[in-house]
Amino acid sequence: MIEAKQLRKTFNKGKVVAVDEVSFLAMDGQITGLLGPNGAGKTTTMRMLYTLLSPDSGSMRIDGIDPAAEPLKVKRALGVVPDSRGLYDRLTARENIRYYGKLQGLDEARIEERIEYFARVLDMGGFIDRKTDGFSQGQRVKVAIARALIHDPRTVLLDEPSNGLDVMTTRALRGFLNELKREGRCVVLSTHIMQEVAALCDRIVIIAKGRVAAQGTAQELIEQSGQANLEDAFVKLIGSDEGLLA
Ligand SMILES: Nc1ncnc2c1ncn2[C@@H]1O[C@H](COP(=O)(O)OP(=O)(O)OP(=O)(O)O)[C@@H](O)[C@H]1O
Repeated sequence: MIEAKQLRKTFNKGKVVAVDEVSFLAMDGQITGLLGPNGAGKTTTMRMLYTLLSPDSGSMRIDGIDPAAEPLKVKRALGVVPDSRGLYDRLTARENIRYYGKLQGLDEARIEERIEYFARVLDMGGFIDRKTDGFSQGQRVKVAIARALIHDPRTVLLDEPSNGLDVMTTRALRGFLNELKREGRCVVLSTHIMQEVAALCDRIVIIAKGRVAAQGTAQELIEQSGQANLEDAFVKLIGSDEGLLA
């Protein structure tokens, strides 16, 4: 479970307020979506959760652990698929994943077992032993996911996971995220695509201009906004449709 309380992050000596008093809960066994237009503060929020950035103020707990106090413990509890997929291009997909397994302290037998698992469920058999230089977006995302989840973390953060993916790969990714949910994991993803949250997310946290504009289930958001459907609810709640429509 993730608890974020009044997180705030500014840049450029306080001139850019990227995240302003953001609070939300993301539960185990659910997919929570951070939805907002470009520049809303989603990536900055995610980066604070996975300890790449420290908040100016506010607090968070991941399975009760404070990342500021115990960053290494949090890193072990989390699987992170960041916005830049950053693979080592001179290594094969398998070697990229194996390297992360070693960083997580897994033994070789366990690493190979996990790689075989991901090659099967993410359909990577055709390219697992190819160098990642020249990989398509979809292939890169699959390697990034396998790498992030090699140590079987309970909480999974994905920043814009379906960016650049075609329809078939997006569908496969959704199936995989639903499987993580069924296993009882806490899955949090950020996106600016409302169809994505409508199809996948149990709870939606709408972020606009660094603040939480609304949060709840799709049905609750529709009721809060007094609109007839989710799309109109989003537009009403953030006060604009700029950057939101895919
Ligand atoms: N390192 C930084 N230095 C200065 N400004 C930053 C930095 N990182 C983020 N920002 C600013 O903070 C705001 C929020 O950015 P962020 O990347 O969190 O948004 P986002 O919701 O993830 O957007 P997108 O959908 O475009 O990725 C933006 O105005 C951005 O320019």
